[in-house]
Amino acid sequence: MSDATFDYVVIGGGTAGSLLCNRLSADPSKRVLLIEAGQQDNYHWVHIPVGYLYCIGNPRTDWLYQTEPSDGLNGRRLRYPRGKVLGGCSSINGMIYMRGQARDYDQWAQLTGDDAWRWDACLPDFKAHEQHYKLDDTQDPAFAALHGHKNTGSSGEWRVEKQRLRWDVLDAFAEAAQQAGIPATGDFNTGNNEGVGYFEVNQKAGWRWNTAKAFLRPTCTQRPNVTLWTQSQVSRVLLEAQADGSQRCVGVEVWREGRPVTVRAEAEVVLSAGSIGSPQILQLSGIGPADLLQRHGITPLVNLPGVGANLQDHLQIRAVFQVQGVKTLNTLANSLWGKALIGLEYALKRSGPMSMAPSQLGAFTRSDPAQPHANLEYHVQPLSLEAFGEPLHPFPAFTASVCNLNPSSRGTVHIQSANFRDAPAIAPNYLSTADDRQIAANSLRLTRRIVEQSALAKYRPQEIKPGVQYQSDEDLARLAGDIATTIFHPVGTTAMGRDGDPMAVLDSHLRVRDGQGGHVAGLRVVDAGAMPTITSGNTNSPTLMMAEKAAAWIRAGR
Ligand SMILES: Cc1cc2nc3c(=O)[nH]c(=O)nc-3n(C[C@H](O)[C@H](O)[C@H](O)COP(=O)(O)OP(=O)(O)OC[C@H]3O[C@@H](n4cnc5c(N)ncnc54)[C@H](O)[C@@H]3O)c2cc1C
Repeated sequence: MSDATFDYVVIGGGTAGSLLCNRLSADPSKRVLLIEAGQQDNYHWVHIPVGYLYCIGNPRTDWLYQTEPSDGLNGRRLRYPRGKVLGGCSSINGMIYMRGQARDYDQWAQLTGDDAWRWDACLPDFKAHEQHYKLDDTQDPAFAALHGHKNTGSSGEWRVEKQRLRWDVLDAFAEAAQQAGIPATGDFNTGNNEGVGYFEVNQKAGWRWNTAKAFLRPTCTQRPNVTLWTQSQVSRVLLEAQADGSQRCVGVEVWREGRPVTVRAEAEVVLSAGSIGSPQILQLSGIGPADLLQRHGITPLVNLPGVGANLQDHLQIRAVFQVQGVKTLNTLANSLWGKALIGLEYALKRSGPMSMAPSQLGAFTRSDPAQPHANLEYHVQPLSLEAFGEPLHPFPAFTASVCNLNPSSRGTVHIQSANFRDAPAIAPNYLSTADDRQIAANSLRLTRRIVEQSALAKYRPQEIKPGVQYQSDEDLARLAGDIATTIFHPVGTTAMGRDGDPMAVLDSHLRVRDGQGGHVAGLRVVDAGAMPTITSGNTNSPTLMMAEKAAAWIRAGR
């Protein structure tokens, strides 16, 4: 017996789930239920940009996961934040707007055998919801063609703005990067993001712009056909064997106010619980690697070895440089006077460090000239600390964090018990390939080369981490393991792929495969986990693009 019936049930009110709820409920004849485990996003630190510092590691907004110890990180575990709040990770993330590189999507088309994933076919889905500040007053036809909403301006829901502050030390880094051969760029979102410049951000007038504001309020909340359940955790999806032996997903079991409730979905269940939550729910439901499920006493209904495999993430290697004669956040935020000024600037102008995305300056470049594409991303910050959650250093410094955009290391997300309340084991296996270790060493060398340029000389940068005494490839790769951490981009754990690929969890329309050449009717996964390979950049807006595409397929029943 079910407690309620809907047409669509969307699990997870995060990045993908918020957009899907909006698009699926645009048809007033369809009843849509959106289920979110976290609370509403009515928490001040979600909205003040610098609040990510207080949302990460906070049970109000974070699932508080940790990774398994990683050999590549010299045995360290990492905190692994995931948004547990309406808006999901878009409520706690770094707000950087980044599409990635055209070749990422062309590769997806190749891996899935479906041209719908080519860059030129994805561009309309990026544009469908983008609202770019550069198109507010002017109509630059070339820019509008790349960024405009259906080429008639920029009227989507996903606001993209210029940052509201700059720093001398970051301007000097940008100039040094150019002296080291990285060209300046004013737009990272053309399909080729090689270059250095300030990132654009998902903010509106100095406030964070998360997907709950963009896609749920006010549109969805005013639609009578939308039901939103927060603080409700899905424990499993429900499968029913059909007369022909195939499986159909007919609903979900969800825990509300301490008791299980069964909900029926007449059309589809869409899993958008993210790259950790979605494989966990599939495994708990009997969909995943048969041996893993059996180990935890779960009857395998669909043997899909790829569920929870193929975990990819960007590992940021955080080199720190002490500087002299220039302002950084360390010195400002470490004095009472400085803190007061910061507060005042935000209160009066919605600018200054409280409006700050964690990383302001970005660069995309190659770890060595033989690389065919930009394979590194820099996030440069006018601050430094020992680790996230710890205080800023007491001396002026900047951090030049660099990550390998296309790592070959692969990890896993596996349940540790049949209890849905137990966190899964997250093992990213960072730096587990020779290639990734070599790129780590080369990227630290490149960081040094940029910092040695004359544009930064006036601030006398001095390498604090990893330390100039380390020079060999082996030392640098090992030290990278000491100073690196996640940049929060797990993807790939429910990857789409071609027919016949035994590790493909989804077909190219994101329908869950049945392990026998068909698919489980009524069940898709639409979130960052569906990416077969990680994009060459930050992963939030690519996830929205995927959700935009999937919504059209779901509505068309394709
Ligand atoms: C700290 C941080 C910084 C980042 N910075 C950036 C950045 O600057 N730019 C960028 O592009 N990307 C960034 N990212 C990555 C980006 O935000 C994510 O890739 C993207 O939000 C993933 O979207 P999603 O829909 O897959 O998952 P999520 O947004 O994580 O949504 C999943 C939702 O499902 C809910 N859920 C999970 N399990 C259940 C369950 N069992 N029942 C009910 N609900 C459930 C979760 O609570 C969550 O709300 C960052 C991420 C983090 C964490």
